[in-house]
Amino acid sequence: MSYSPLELAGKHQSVESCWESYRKRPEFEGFVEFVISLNSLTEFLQDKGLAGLTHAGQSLEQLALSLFGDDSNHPLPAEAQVEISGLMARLSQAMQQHLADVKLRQERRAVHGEAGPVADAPGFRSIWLLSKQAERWQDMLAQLGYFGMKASSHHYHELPPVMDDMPMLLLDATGCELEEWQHRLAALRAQLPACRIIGLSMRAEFNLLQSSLAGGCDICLLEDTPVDQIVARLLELGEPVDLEPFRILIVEDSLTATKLVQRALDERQISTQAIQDPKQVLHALHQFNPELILMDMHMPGCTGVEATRIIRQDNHYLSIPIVYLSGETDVALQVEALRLGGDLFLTKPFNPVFLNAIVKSKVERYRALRRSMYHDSLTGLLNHTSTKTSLEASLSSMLAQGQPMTIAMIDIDHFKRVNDTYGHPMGDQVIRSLAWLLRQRLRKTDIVGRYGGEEFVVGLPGVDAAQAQGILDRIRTDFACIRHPYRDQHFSVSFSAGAADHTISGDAEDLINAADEALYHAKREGRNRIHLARRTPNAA
Ligand SMILES: Nc1nc2c(ncn2[C@@H]2O[C@H](COP(=O)(O)OP(=O)(O)OP(=O)(O)O)[C@@H](O)[C@H]2O)c(=O)[nH]1
Repeated sequence: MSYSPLELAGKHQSVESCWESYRKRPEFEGFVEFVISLNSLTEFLQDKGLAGLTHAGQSLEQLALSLFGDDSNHPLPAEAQVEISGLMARLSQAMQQHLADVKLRQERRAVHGEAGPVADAPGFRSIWLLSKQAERWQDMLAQLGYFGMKASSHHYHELPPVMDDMPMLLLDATGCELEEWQHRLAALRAQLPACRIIGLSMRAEFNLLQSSLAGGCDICLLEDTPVDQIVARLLELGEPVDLEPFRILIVEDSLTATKLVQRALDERQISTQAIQDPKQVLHALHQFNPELILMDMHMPGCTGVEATRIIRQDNHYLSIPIVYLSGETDVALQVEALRLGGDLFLTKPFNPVFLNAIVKSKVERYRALRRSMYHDSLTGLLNHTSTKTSLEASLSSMLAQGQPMTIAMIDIDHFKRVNDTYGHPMGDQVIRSLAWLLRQRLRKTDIVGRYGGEEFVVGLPGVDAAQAQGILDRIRTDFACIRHPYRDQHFSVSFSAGAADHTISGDAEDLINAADEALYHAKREGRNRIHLARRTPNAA
């Protein structure tokens, strides 16, 4: 996950100038601009995982929204303006410090020959543990290392300079009195305003948790959380955020109303398409594949409710969220509209920040629903069917470009024994850990799917069998080193894999079968190894 510091500085600058403009001409219209720019900055900070800055932006946004009102509430009273200016100053200070840190890191990288215009936001490859009892966490740090994290332990007063990635900080509360803990948290928040801070080993005491969350802790993990659950949580936090822009279809006959909606959504870089004629809606759905529809109520030739009913006749569009955005205030009509297929009714004039929040939550839920259709629930990897579809598409694209491609089948060794000895839930945890490892180690463009039980399929576009062997072998070695905790002991597990590349066949199904055959050889040869499928001498 990366972003341009210039883009961040630009968004912050826009908030500052909107506020300055409002102070000079304190009218409602100007306040709306200020809130929209602030919302855009806050969402950007959140998307990029810049935790401390997000807190500062959100406090300011909450205050601004509580004062939003309408024409009659502006100019805001002097004390409200002073309060906003105070939070603006706090945000500016944190922002300046963060941008200075980014600049310093870029200079350091330039010295090391890695100069680039892009700053790394926390992809959480680096984890710093700050603990009075670091030796207690060695096992956890080692496990994180196997999953590709650079996990290290440091003293509070001797933090190293931030080099490549913005680290995630793990703050161990063991042996800290409340006052000392709050002091340390505040100092770290000030020193590293953008980092995510996770409290470790925290007592389940209301005051401690309340002051920690208010003081800048992003997540508090309680003292009885098992190490494997901590590791799982940290790996989840390190998952890349889905940054695909939302696609919204606007069905609205008035060009002015369309422009107002687009202006509110454009600030969030939401991709919109507008149609004036509701009769074009099926065509637009097919072409644009939106993730939410904003529907006007009264349009010539067809009402929004009629258009919605027509959309819902097609099974493909049964779950797409449809939000009415209309001046209609008749509650009976609103209820009717919801009964006939709509999800929500917003009345005009709308608050742009509220509209953004609705769009965001509805689209995220829609995406989660769609993810569950294509992904395996235990591991989050592609499921059997979508793995096959993705492999077929990737292989034909690689062959068309004259590029190699390898497909590998991976199977955990003696997995029945794991279930029988440690129980099914522990078996599930082992499956999950292999899924995480594969995702951490392979590229975004690689295909990783759970094919069944303890069997995985991997597609490596642009990679031939010999290269794939090297890649898979490194993953195999690390997987075998992971110590899975069970009660007060640990156990290890290995996997075997078979791989076949495009020279065997240009058909994905054939390659999967060849890889499966090679996997069978790997098992027969003693397991914990990679076997490559060979071309039969008389094959064309
Ligand atoms: N915990 C858990 N176990 C599963 C899941 N799916 C399948 N299994 C179990 O995985 C085991 C697979 O065992 P086998 O195919 O006999 O082979 P194996 O023990 O892995 O031995 P080799 O593959 O020959 O090394 C079976 O006991 C299944 O019940 C799952 O989702 N979770």
